[in-house]
Formats: sequence, C-alpha cells, structure tokens
Amino acid sequence: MSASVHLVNRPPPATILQATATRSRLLFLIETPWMHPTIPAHRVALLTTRPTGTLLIHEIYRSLQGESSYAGLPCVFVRLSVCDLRCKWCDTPHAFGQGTPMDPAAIREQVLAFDCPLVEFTGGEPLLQPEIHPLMRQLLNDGKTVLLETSGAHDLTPVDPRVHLIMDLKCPDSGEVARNRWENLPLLKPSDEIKFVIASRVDFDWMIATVREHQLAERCSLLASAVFGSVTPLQLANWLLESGEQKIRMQLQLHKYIWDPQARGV
Ligand SMILES: Nc1nc2[nH]cc(C(=O)O)c2c(=O)[nH]1
Ligand code: SF4
Ligand SMILES: [Mg+2]
Repeated sequence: MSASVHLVNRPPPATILQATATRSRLLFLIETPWMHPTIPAHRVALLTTRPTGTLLIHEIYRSLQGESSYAGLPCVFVRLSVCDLRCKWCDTPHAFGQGTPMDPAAIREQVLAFDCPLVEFTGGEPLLQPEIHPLMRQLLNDGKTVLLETSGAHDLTPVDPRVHLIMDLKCPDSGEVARNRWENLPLLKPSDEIKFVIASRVDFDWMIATVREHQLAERCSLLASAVFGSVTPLQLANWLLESGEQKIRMQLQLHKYIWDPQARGV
C-alpha cells in the first residue's frame, strides 16, 4: 500500500475507534480493492476523485458481443474507467485515465433504455469499484443476463453468483502473470469462462501447462484468444489442433474484424 493511497482512504477517527475491537473488523471497514499492497497508487488515483457512491464510467454503448460464448449477440457494454494492471497488449488504455462519475441509478436507466437482454461490465477493471455489485444485482433483478470481464487479479467472492464471469488468466507475455489470483479458481462456476490472451508461443505453452496443472477443463469453459496483430488466427488454430486439447475454444474478437480494429465504442 503506498502512502498516498493510504492517506486518501484513511477513515475518519471515529471509524477507527469503532473498529479497534478486532483487526479483521478494521480491515473490513477500511479495505477497498485498490488498497492491495502491489497496486501502484498512481494507476488508481483517479478513482479517489469520484463523488461517494458514484461509478467512474468510460463509456456505455450497444454493439455485438465480440467475445465469449455470447459472441455475436447484441449486448450493452458498460466500460468502467481505470485499471491497476498494464498488460503490454492492452486494447483499452484509453479507459485508464478518463471517466465520468455517474450515479448507479443513471447507469441503470441508460442500460435499460437500450432494451437489450445482455449487459456486459468491462473496463478497465470493473472490480476496482465495489459500487458495481449492487448495480449488477439490480440489473439481474431486472431480468438481464449480466456478464463481467475481469483481469482475475481481484477477489471474486463479492460477485453475485448469477453473474456470468469471464475471467482472464494472464499469460507471461502480458507482463502481469504475477497478478493472477489463483484463489479465484475455486470460485468459478461451470457456466463461467476463463480467457487466455495469447501473444506468443510461450504464452500458448503456458496456457496448456496451466490448464493441465489446475485441471481447468473440468472447472468451466476455456477460451483462447490471439492478440490482434501478434499471433495470427491460423497460428493459434494450428497450435490448438496440434496440442491435442479438446476443451479449449478458440475465439476471434469479432468486433475487430467487423469494425476498424482501433475503433472505440464498438
Ligand atoms: N464488441 C465488443 N465485444 C467485446 N467483448 C469484450 C469486450 C471488452 O472490451 O472487454 C468487447 C468490446 O470492447 N467490444
Ligand atoms: S487487465 Fe484489461 S484493461 Fe487492464 S491492462 Fe490488462 S487488458 Fe488492459
Ligand atoms: Mg475491448
């Protein structure tokens, strides 16, 4: 935890007094997802500027879902600002430093106005903002199918079990393999999905070894995606066929083929 983050999030003295009973109670009161000891404070500082109760939103739009087992279906995307990771191949760095604080009620209203059964929360890293949990619950209660894209570096325990998780396991060439939170694996449901983004043959071999070591094929669905412009679809397809693995589904990011690969808001 860096000093600056600690200062910004320090609770008022009265809160500290109430919390002296046990250490765990104190942690419960003050811990927020961005207070993880390994998170560089400057990457998440923007979150501390938003008014209490609001979510920092980068964009809300409707498009075709480009990934996962829902690929091809109309979907409303709610992209939350800020990420604590810096994957070398990240395709949404524009979400790191820009965002508009929005009340959850306003986000819900905007989402419902699209009248679309499928909603995806993505980012950035959505789990850095705990206010997302009641909002996801409300949309589930509204009858929406809610998907959550997360880096896998944050605890999945608070996520409503009705949410369909699409969790990354970061491969070595992302530069963020050390942030994989392996304790999340037992929290995944059979209906959830683990995504590997493959930037090289090294990443591919790491994926195969990880799938085997953790018996991931028995846990949930598995997706392998090529970093656009680094590994060709043909290379990934050949590697998968040669590997003998039967349960890893190759996916192409549909939106990068339909629209300009650099386009935003699609
Ligand atoms: N069309 C479309 N589908 C997507 N699926 C996951 C996305 C993401 O950015 O997380 C995404 C995205 O940005 N666009
Ligand atoms: S976790 Fe996602 S948003 Fe964050 S740096 Fe990696 S790819 Fe980008
Ligand atoms: Mg994207």
